[in-house]
Order: sequence, then structure tokens, then C-alpha cells
Amino acid sequence: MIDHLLSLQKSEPEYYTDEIIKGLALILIFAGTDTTATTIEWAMSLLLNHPDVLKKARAELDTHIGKDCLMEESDFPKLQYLQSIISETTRLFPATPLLIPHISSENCQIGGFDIPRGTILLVNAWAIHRDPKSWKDATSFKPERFKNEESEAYKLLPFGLGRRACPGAGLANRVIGLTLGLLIQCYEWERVSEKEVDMAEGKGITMPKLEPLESMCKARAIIRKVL
Ligand code: HEM
Repeated sequence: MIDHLLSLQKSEPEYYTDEIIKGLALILIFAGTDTTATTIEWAMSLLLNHPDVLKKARAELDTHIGKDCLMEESDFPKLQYLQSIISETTRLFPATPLLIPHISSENCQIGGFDIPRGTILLVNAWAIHRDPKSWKDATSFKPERFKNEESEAYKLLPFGLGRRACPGAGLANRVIGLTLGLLIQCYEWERVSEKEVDMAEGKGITMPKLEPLESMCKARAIIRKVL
């Protein structure tokens, strides 16, 4: 990307200044790292509290990828349950729960409220994702609800919607899917004690866990085969 921007700098130096290029690189790092890492941590925490789901995800990987090679991006279409786990994690714990503030460009009405032009608007994705009017058993972790993607996935908005939606959604899904899939494929995971992992939320632009996740893992046989 930087290579491309530097070549644009040659043809349009007044727009593609070093500062603009630095800004673009920084926003991608800033918007893309913490959000992705936080989502993986929430997903692992949910899996540790739901060993049945973890077992089902591992079985899916063992069935469709096998025990001799590591999953790759091209395997995603075969791993529907893994995708459902990611969707259900971003439903319950959207990394940016209030998305990013927007300003109304015209006078408008939202949900019966008159909104003057220039008003700062926040979308509470966290509350929308847990609204019992939209979701059955709204606060429970049930990846199965996304089995028929068409019926439920359209109600999710962890990446925002429309023209200003997250341009990194595709990359994030691939990085989360690959990381989570490989963690499940390569290790047996367990909680550090009988006690469930604390799912309390901390504060921040991205929503961290209040207590960082601690867990135990044991390498599976596949590690010896592939490394
Ligand atoms: C789980 C991971 C991620 C989540 C939950 C997430 C979520 C979001 C949300 C909610 C927005 C604002 C959308 C709105 O206001 O309507 C946004 C914007 C943005 N995201 Fe992401 N994001 C993630 C990963 C990434 C990655 C990997 C990148 C790039 C490498 C990225 C780059 C951006 C950028 C540049 C914007 C600003 C877009 C604009 O203002 O037009 N994000 N993201």
C-alpha cells in the first residue's frame, strides 16, 4: 500500500504528502490491531466458558481440514461453525460498541426523534445486538443461531453499515478466523480453575475485557507433524 501511495505522490505531490501517507498508515494500524486482538480474546473467553462449543469447533476442523495440516484462508467456506462463533462473538462483544461518532448532514428523523443537521450521533451496537425484540435468548452465547446465515446475520453491525462502514471488515474476519481456527486446531484449551472466565467489560474506545484472559493450553499432536 505504501508503495502505491508513494507512486501516487509522484503524480499528485500536493495531495499525497508524507504526512497524508503517514496518517493513512497510522489509521490502519490504530483501527485494525486492537479491535482484532480484543475480538479474539473475547472469542477465546467465550469458548473456555462453553467447552461444548469449543469441542464442536475442533471437530469441524478435524473433519474438514484433518489432523495433518494447518487450516488456511481458502478453507473458510468449509468452516461454517467457526464463522458462526466469530459472528456470535461480535454480536455479544462488538469491539467498538458505539461504532464511531457520526454527524447528521441534514435535518432528519431517527426512531421518531427530530435530529437537526450537525448533531453528533452514536449508534449503540452493543444494545442493538442484545435487544430481546430482535434476538431470541439475546444474552446467551449460541453460535448455532447463525447456522442459516441469511436469517440472522443481517441484524449484526459490529463493523457499522453503509458508506462509512469499516473498510477492514474483510481483513478482520480473515485474521480472526485464521488465528482462532489455528489456536483451536493446534492446542487443547482449559480454564485456569473451575471458575468461569469473568466476562465483565472494561472501558475504552474499543471494549476490552476488565480482567485480561488467562488460560492453560497443551499442544496437540498436529504441532509435531507440521513444525
Ligand atoms: C474486529 C475488528 C474490527 C472492528 C470490530 C471494526 C469496527 C469498525 C467500526 C464500527 C467502524 C466505524 C463504522 C461506522 O462508524 O459506521 C470502523 C471504521 C474503520 N475501520 Fe474498522 N474494525 C475492525 C478492524 C479493522 C481493520 C483490520 C482495519 C484496517 C486494517 C480497519 C480500518 C478501519 C478504518 C480505516 C475505519 C474508518 C472508515 C471511515 O471512516 O470511512 N478496521 N471499524
